[in-house]
Amino acid sequence: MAPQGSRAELEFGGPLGAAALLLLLPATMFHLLLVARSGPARLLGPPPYLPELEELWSPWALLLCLTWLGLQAALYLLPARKVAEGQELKDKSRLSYPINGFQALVLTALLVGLGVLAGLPLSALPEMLLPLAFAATLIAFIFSLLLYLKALVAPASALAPGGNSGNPIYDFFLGRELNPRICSFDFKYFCELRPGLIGWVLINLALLMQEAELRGSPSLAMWLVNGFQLLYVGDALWHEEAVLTTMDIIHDGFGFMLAFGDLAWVPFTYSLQAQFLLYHPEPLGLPLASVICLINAVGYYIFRGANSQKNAFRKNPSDPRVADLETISTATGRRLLVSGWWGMVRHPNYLGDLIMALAWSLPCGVSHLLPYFYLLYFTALLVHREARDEQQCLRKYGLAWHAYCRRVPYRIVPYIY
Ligand SMILES: NC(=O)C1=CN([C@@H]2O[C@H](COP(=O)(O)OP(=O)(O)OC[C@H]3O[C@@H](n4cnc5c(N)ncnc54)[C@H](OP(=O)(O)O)[C@@H]3O)[C@@H](O)[C@H]2O)C=CC1
Ligand SMILES: CC(C)CCC[C@@H](C)[C@H]1CC=C2C3=C(CC[C@@]21C)[C@@]1(C)CC[C@H](O)C[C@@H]1CC3
Repeated sequence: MAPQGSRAELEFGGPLGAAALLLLLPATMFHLLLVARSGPARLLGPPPYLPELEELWSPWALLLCLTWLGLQAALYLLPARKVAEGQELKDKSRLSYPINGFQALVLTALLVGLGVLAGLPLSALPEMLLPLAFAATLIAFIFSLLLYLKALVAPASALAPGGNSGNPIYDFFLGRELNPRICSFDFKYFCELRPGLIGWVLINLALLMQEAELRGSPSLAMWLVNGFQLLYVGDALWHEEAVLTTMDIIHDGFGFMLAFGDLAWVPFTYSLQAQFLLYHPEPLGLPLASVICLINAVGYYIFRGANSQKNAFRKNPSDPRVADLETISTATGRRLLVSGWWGMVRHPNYLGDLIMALAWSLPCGVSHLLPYFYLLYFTALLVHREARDEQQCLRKYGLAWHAYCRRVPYRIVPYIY
């Protein structure tokens, strides 16, 4: 079969960039895990030591990861309060997706709560982070390989616009098939929102419990980090349907980048602040804690306001919440908002997300750069994502997109960028 989209522009630095990222992403994750538990906690220094294979490999960790995936898959298959339709595909069909992510979060919390009451040693989890991250990375590699093989027999109409260059490393990294499924089980949609995001808050909780065991009670800084990130994950699952319009679902294939990102990178690096706090307690007074809460609230207000405004508008432009907003027409028949949040900058939701990222790091103090890794990485990710989205919008909307850019000149931060 001729590779689809072989003339499409290569992203992420082409095959060389993809090969480098294949090694760099897992290496960075292990570096962060090792540095977070070391005394100096120096983000930019060498790792404190190179772990032996025995410290990384544990069949129990692999079993635990597989059990976790099995549990989340079972919760995904439970009856959903709603079944949503995805965007129209190349062959004009639409796929169905269960909307039961929040239900999965609540049921997981209940099961974990019962488990803890019955003696499940959740606070032992932080000691297992290295072998768990290793097992998750292994699963992501094998899973991506299976997805790559599955795409070899998929019809051309099922392939993603990128990720089909013909170069095996590049295609393995980006992912060839757009919506790999077995029957109605959608692997990309499942991975994007369930095991990694819920795993992230579970790891945070285990770190909080271990801190309580070590120091008598969890610190205020640990409470804040847990609370803010639980709000973020709860919000994502509550508004699960919105993920169906993201470029990950509509445009990107499912390959190593998303499989590793969803299954390993999110739970083990997004929990970095809580990991840091366990090994580097940070005293935090109420006045500073209140300021940090305010920063998170402002970030969340912008993030949620912007996302909800766009979602409401895309669902029904005459919705009374958005009907008064100014718009411009495009040749596709879809309109673009040019007032409200989307008239302030072209990605107000990214701005809110970045403000929240700052609030998640501040409880860890300012003596180390390590807890700010998420903010730095996330800024790079969103700047790159914004550029990718811009290219896609330019292709979709042409002249109308230029008009929008003239009307709203700043991308993420008003008057700065
Ligand atoms: N924590 C994390 O690691 C990550 C978090 N995120 C968050 O996920 C959320 C979703 O992000 P993402 O998928 O990147 O992108 P967006 O939700 O910003 O969606 C971009 C799309 O919105 C539509 N759009 C753009 N401008 C307008 C306008 N003026 N009026 C109406 N529609 C417009 C276009 O699609 P169309 O016109 O086709 O509708 C465009 O392609 C964000 O809040 C982001 O911060 C994202 C990545 C990683
Ligand atoms: C490993 C690489 C560096 C890149 C990995 C990227 C992924 C971690 C992210 C790609 C898009 C994501 C989205 C979210 C989480 C991170 C990933 C999977 C959200 C689910 C986070 C919560 C938001 O409310 C919605 C996001 C959609 C995109």
